[in-house]
Amino acid sequence: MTRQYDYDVLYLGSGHGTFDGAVPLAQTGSKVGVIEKDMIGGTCPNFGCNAKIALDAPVTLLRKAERFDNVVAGSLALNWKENIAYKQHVIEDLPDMITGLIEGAGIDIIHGTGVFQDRHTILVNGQQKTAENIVISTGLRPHRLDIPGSELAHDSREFMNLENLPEKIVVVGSGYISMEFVTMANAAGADVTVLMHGDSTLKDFYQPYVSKIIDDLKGRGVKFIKNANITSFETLNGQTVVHYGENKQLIADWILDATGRVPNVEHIGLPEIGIDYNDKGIVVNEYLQTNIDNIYASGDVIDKKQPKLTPTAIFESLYLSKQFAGQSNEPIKYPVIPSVVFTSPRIAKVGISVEDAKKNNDHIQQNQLVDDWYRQVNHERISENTLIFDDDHRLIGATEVSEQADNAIDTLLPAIEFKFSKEDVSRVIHLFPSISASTWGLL
Ligand SMILES: Cc1cc2nc3c(=O)[nH]c(=O)nc-3n(C[C@H](O)[C@H](O)[C@H](O)COP(=O)(O)OP(=O)(O)OC[C@H]3O[C@@H](n4cnc5c(N)ncnc54)[C@H](O)[C@@H]3O)c2cc1C
Ligand SMILES: NC(=O)c1ccc[n+]([C@@H]2O[C@H](COP(=O)([O-])OP(=O)(O)OC[C@H]3O[C@@H](n4cnc5c(N)ncnc54)[C@H](O)[C@@H]3O)[C@@H](O)[C@H]2O)c1
Repeated sequence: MTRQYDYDVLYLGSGHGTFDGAVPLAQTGSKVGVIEKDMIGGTCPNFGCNAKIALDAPVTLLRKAERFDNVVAGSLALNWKENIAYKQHVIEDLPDMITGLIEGAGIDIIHGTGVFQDRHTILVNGQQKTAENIVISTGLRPHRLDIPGSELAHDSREFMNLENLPEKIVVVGSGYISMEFVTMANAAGADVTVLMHGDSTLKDFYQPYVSKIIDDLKGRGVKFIKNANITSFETLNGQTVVHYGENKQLIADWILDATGRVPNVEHIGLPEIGIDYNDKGIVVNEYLQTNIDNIYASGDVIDKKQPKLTPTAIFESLYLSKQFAGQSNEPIKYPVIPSVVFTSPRIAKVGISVEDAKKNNDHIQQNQLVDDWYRQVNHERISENTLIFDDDHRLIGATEVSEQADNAIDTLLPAIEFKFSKEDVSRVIHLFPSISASTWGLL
């Protein structure tokens, strides 16, 4: 039988919202195509998670050595240039590796910018590519301030490719990217000023714990200016000047615009073919289907309440692959999704927030961990968590600020997702000593 279309499924974008699902789908015999205008693998491997965590590793080491200053002799310093070079070494094979995975499954990669022509057709490089089903997986891009001189500011991708660390860095915004990059730049010796939109940082995280991170950064010389109201950037006598507030100004060698990320929904023909979208992304139903029933969306580009993170994108692309392969016709059911900000100490959370727990009269257990013997092994100076339980003592939420908050929260996920009872909890044996054993012991 001849196919009516070039592909059974055609994906627009090649990030985690695409390839984690496209590969197993192609392995079931479906004819799959992927269109990508930039680097294969998208944001996470090339200029997101993998790149960032490679740069963070020596920062963690520096901070650990600092905490052991009476035990580990000599002072350490971070070599920025070498760190950037090593990060590049760690990630540079990832696009080829992902290309190998994709092509190895028999998928066509089409390099170019795709634009919808109709519900079954995408125009790329002047050629029409047709498919029975199409998945929009175009991700997010950095938001840019709409002020005079905005072109003088840079984004996170440029930051991670800076060969030399600028002396004076101004960071606009105080969300995930801002706080992670401020931590790195400060540890490497830059003079960093954060210009905040309002008066809170990391506003979706438990504020008493966020304050501990901010106070620590302030102690290390980072300056935070609340309600900065930036009006313009300009170049004056070879320097960049940031104008803010009522006639105030700052001199910067480099500006990071970390004011959020916006969905790639423009210039891909969505209004022309009538797909619903808004400034948060593409509107989908519980099958990740748009209002045009053979067109779906996956990953960060979806307008959703779940966190726009790599594991969410992977979960969605795998979900769609099962739908297309006829292995499931269930609506998507998201598991609990944790989030972490890779500052030092880190802050991480999952499930019900402390604020909601207070409103719901859930059981709140606050643990000061600085005196815990296992945390003392690492000389942790800021180490605290809050666990939230329902009336049957099943864990429903957790948040932690500590050097190991990411691993501690990760350890707790099965207890929340599978609603472990006290008895189930006692059936799990962790390695000892370990962060898992230490954290599980709190349940
Ligand atoms: C600095 C930074 C750090 C991050 N750190 C973490 C972290 O630690 N942990 C975590 O879980 N998440 C992190 N994230 C978020 C994570 O990177 C994203 O959630 C994830 O990459 C989303 O995958 P995606 O496939 O939806 O989008 P993307 O990976 O952005 O892929 C979309 C792709 O579509 C392509 N595209 C767009 N339009 C077109 C078009 N018209 N034609 C062809 N191709 C097109 C783009 O070029 C891109 O490659 C970070 C993000 C950033 C920016
Ligand atoms: N560790 C991680 O998992 C991780 C790390 C980095 C990024 N990410 C992902 O990337 C997304 C984007 O991160 P982000 O830091 O760009 O966004 P964000 O939404 O976390 O932070 C944006 C910041 O910019 C501020 N802002 C907005 N408009 C402004 C304006 N006009 N002037 C000044 N400030 C303004 C906001 O108040 C906020 O502080 C995150 O939501 C997350 O999904 C995840």
